[in-house]
Amino acid sequence: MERQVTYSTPATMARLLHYSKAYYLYYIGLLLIVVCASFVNLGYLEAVRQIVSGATSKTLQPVYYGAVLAGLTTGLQLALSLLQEKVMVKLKNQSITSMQNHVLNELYGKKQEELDRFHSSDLVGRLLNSVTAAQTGINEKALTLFSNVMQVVMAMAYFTWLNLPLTLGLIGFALSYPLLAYPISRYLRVLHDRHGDDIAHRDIVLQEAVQGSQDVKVYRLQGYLAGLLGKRLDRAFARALKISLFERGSEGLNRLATFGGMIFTLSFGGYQTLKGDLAVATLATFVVTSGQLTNPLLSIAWLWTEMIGSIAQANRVFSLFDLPDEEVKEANEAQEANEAKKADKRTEAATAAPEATNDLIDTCQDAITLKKVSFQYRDGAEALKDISFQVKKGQLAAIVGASGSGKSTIMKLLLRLYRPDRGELLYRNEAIQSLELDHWRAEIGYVSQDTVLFTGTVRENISFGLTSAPQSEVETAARLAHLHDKIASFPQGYDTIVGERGVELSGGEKQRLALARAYMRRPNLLLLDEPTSALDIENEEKFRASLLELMKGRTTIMIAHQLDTVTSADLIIVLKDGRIEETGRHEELMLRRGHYYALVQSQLA
Ligand SMILES: Nc1ncnc2c1ncn2[C@@H]1O[C@H](COP(=O)(O)OP(=O)(O)OP(=O)(O)O)[C@@H](O)[C@H]1O
Repeated sequence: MERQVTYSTPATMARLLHYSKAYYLYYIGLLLIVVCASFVNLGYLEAVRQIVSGATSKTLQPVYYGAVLAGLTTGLQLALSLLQEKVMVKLKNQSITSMQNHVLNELYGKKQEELDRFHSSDLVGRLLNSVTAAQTGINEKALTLFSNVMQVVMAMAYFTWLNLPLTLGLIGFALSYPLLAYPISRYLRVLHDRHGDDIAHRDIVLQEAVQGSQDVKVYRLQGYLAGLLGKRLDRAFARALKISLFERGSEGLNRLATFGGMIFTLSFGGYQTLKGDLAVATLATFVVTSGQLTNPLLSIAWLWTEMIGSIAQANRVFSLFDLPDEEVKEANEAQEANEAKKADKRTEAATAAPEATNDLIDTCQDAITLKKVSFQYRDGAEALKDISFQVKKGQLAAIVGASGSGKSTIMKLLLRLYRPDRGELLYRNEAIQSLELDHWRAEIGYVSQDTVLFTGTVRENISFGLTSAPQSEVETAARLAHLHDKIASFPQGYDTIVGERGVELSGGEKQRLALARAYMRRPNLLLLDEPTSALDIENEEKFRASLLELMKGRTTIMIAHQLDTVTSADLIIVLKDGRIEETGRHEELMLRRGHYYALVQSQLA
């Protein structure tokens, strides 16, 4: 699993702030509320002073005045805190949802080979937990931090007005805490980063345990999984314990500073009172309310250690943003390659007779052409070597070969999930890398081995993003896929909810639904990945009938394991160990008695 890049704390903070600038009106509102609340808070301090001074001078008026002031302060504080909560909840909801959408869109734009390095549960964890923690950090914790700073400023001004030496002493004690806690907070940042990885490792086991629950039952893997989970939990627990101990240690230092400040106020203040330099009421105000200065000062340091946790989570999100993008650079490079190729062609045509090329390849305008394509997965062996073939408009090409021979890899290159290391993939004589990615994918109808049903209605699953498609079109697509009667038999018809939380469709029905989806988009190209491998005879017949309908006038490239499905193909490409072993039609290949013949024989046996 991927270990993330660690950015410095200020750099991550700056990015979080930059990202959050869209919510500046909320922040301004919250800051105003916090400033008002800090000012209003002074009411308590003054109320205490008035009451004690009334008590010591035996006059009632300051006592009444103090009581009214305390009541008013409480009312105003409550109103301000309700307002703050309301704005904060709105901010939290909007910022978390928007950041999650942003992360998802970022992920869709990243190179597939980069995404392959993450476990899906790690990505989901970053999307759900890390985004929430990062946003909570920047919204709630940063605001509380600011609120504390404001309280410190206000209380400092008030206490300085009452007595400067006592105030300075109090501040000195309070500041000793952040100074002592600083090295702890640096170490905590490292621990939080590692704990994030621990949690991701734990979630991977949990996700696989849930996803593979049937296999777990059948193979009685409960004990094995419990052991594995236990190990991951132990590691996460050990680190969490370390974090807690350091945080509690940090709290201990906090208490030491608070207690020291209290002793100082009593002893130095008492001494000044004895000397007659300090009124009893002022000393009492200091003793009772010094927390209004020291507590926020101490929580600033404490909150900072908490913010470190959020920053570590933000780091996990930003390291996804910084993965290489798939489109822009590739498009530019390929564009240049195309231009260069066109220029070369013009020169060739003007000067010399064309060189002999692979006899499969011509310059047919509507063809898909692969020219000497090679590809190697990161950390893997070369999966494709010098692959060349051409599929003309309207033709059906079938890719066959043993498991691991490279069939799916060709599909992935055609879908532009990966780019070839060498060679070219051309569509209408243009490198597909040079085409706008969205336009290229809009040309394609893709049916994969596993059709995913998204939780939603059947209609939504067929129209699949084409939200304005009329019902008649959805129905036509469903009829083509031989699904209409089945859907009509559901009490809710096309409004039936399917997917994990609704009606389950059989494997064959899902495959046909994928054909209906492809039909809705009227693609020029069909890419099919082993669509009939999991179907029973009835479903396979329906699937083939639907497919024949869908293929009319379209260029189709299909991966096939069952060789009886490819007998009518215009071109069969036989792969072996990443190379093309043979190409031709079924009859030719059978006569040649080569690798294809051997594959057919092995299936008949
Ligand atoms: N993401 C990946 N990372 C590294 N190697 C990979 C990856 N995907 C596939 N391979 C390797 O590339 C080679 C070709 O795999 P590919 O999936 O294209 O074969 P295939 O013919 O489609 O196999 P199957 O019929 O079993 O699906 C195999 O050796 C495989 O192990």
